[in-house]
Amino acid sequence: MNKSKIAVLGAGSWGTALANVAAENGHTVRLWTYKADQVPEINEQHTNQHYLGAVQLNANVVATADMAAAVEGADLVLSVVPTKATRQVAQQLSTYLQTDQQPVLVAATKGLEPGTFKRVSQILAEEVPETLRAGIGVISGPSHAEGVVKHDPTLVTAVSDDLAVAELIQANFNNQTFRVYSGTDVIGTEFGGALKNVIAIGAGALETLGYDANAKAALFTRGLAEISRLGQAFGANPITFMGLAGVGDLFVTATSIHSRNFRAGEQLGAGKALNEVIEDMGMVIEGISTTKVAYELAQQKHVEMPITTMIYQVLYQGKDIQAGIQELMGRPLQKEGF
Ligand SMILES: NC(=O)c1ccc[n+]([C@@H]2O[C@H](COP(=O)([O-])OP(=O)(O)OC[C@H]3O[C@@H](n4cnc5c(N)ncnc54)[C@H](O)[C@@H]3O)[C@@H](O)[C@H]2O)c1
Ligand SMILES: O=P(O)(O)OC[C@H](O)CO
Repeated sequence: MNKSKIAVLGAGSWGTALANVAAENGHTVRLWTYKADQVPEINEQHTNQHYLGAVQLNANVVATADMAAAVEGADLVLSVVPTKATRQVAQQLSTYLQTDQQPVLVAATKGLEPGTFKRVSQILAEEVPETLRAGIGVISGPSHAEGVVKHDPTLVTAVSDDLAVAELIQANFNNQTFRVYSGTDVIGTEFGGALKNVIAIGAGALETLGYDANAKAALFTRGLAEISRLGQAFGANPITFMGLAGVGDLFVTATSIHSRNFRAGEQLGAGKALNEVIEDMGMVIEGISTTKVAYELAQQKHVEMPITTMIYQVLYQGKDIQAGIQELMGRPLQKEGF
């Protein structure tokens, strides 16, 4: 395929891993960071120690703290900063894009914006010039940065309202160890990616509390039912939750020690205070704010989400986890619904 100019905004774990995939595919890559002190390390040592340890990055990953330089002439711009920073970064991006520039914009962040309840691609659409709105896509699926940079076989999905946009993202990022599917269910893909983080926090807590596979299977299955129900209330295709952005990403996030959400849950299960968990992680734990958004959305849409509600009460109202589990187990009997 033709080689592209790709700008990646956000040089944390995931932005760096995606920049590395793009560089390995022969594209010209600019990795923007708002922390200027990361630039010499990435450009001279070809590492990003804080986020990815000693892994050697492709030498064609070029970091810069200058967003204008990063996005100049870019064919694709990926947004990979935390959800809470996305709006501000998209506003900055809008000031730097040339008026005749028509890059495809890709949301690689998984979360829902506190207060507005917006999905990440919606935030981008609201903040960038109207002419770019038709060219917005999402990349999601089970893909820890740590596995991607060491070339573990990884499958993700690229989606957009316009299949041609999804296919363009697919063609640019696909390679022998990073296989990209395409689709058009943006709502389902973004709800799946955001809400699995909530369930992963619960899975981490179960791990610490010594629960076995029965409890984890129960959490995954009924958690996925909640994710699907809320997504469908916003127009998602339920089949999406059976795919990479649904059960696939739930599985990886709720079972892997690489997951920040799972690790946060483990620490909460051990009795660590939420503010200490956040402080010590040093990386974004999206599920914490997403839990609150999901809880509020469930109330607003009258969607039954007992597990999410319990995790919300643990995180924000000091509920005891064991008491929460007992409450869930004692709920009125019902048919198995999805
Ligand atoms: N880490 C993964 O394996 C992975 C995989 C798939 C998706 N994601 C998603 O990607 C997103 C980013 O995750 P991550 O793991 O790379 O996070 P991270 O904490 O490793 O990195 C976030 C990056 O954003 C930067 N940043 C923070 N606040 C900023 C601001 N106000 N302005 C500009 N930059 C800011 C940080 O400096 C850092 O470079 C999250 O939504 C996460 O769910 C992560
Ligand atoms: O490390 P986490 O918990 O933010 O999860 C990262 C990705 O979403 C896994 O696909």
